[in-house]
Amino acid sequence: MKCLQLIIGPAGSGKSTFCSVMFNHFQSLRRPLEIVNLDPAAETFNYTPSVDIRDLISVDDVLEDEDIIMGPNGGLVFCMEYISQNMEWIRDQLTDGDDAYVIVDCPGQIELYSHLPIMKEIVTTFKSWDYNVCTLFMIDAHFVLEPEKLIAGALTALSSMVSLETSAVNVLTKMDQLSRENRKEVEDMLESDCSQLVDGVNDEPWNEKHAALTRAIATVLDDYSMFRMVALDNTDEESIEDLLLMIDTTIQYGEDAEVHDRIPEEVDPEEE
Ligand SMILES: Nc1nc2c(ncn2[C@@H]2O[C@H](COP(=O)(O)OP(=O)(O)OP(=O)(O)O)[C@@H](O)[C@H]2O)c(=O)[nH]1
Repeated sequence: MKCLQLIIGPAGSGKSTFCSVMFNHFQSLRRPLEIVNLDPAAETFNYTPSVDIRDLISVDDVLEDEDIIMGPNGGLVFCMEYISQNMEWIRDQLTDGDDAYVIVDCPGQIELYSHLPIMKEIVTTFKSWDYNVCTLFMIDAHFVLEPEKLIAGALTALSSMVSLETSAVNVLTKMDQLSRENRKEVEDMLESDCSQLVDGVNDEPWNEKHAALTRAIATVLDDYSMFRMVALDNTDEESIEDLLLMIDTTIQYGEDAEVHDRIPEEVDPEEE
């Protein structure tokens, strides 16, 4: 089965770091993996890509071109449109075998997923080559410690999910940076449902309608088992393996896949 992880999420959420963690993990298992850098504005990353889109087109190329007058955001959209029209360039560099496992490191600009058709077109092309696509939406774990931020992050992830129409897993990154107390909060959050979480939102009379809207959104998230959220500790091999298993299950069973939320036990340095 050909698998493809599409790594998306806001700037700085940990997409490239996640790809380098996967690169090292697959290497340690001697398991073949191809990583595609699909970000034409990428500066540096710590993995060796099998395909680097900057060899085809980069935002710098576009900004330096005197015939194209665009700012950085327009330049990125221009590049992504060019890529979506030249997908064969990517395919020519992939092994494209029956067991190919590909990870695609994407740009962070949310408009590419929420209301422009470009990423959907790119995904459709990968699907037409028989790749089973799972979108991984990276969310910085620091941003889900407050109900309002959780809802904001979830809505952004949801809009990408709805527009891309693939299996999806939302990954909480940077777990290793959280204090013990905050890790526990995230753990509780993953174990409870969203409606319970937003019970604490401010519902002073002046804010009553906003609180009601927040609760309604939380109910929607709870009602759709398609909305999966998992915490990943990059420093823990078991956590990485659990996520890979979840991705495989999600690809195979889609909406019916069982969710295995898991936060690795923190090791007490004194017990080591
Ligand atoms: N400690 C820790 N740092 C992380 C983790 N993930 C990302 N970071 C750090 O967060 C910063 C941003 O990470 P990136 O992987 O570059 O984020 P990105 O989403 O690829 O960012 P853009 O390319 O700008 O869209 C870097 O300084 C990373 O080292 C993590 O799991 N743990």
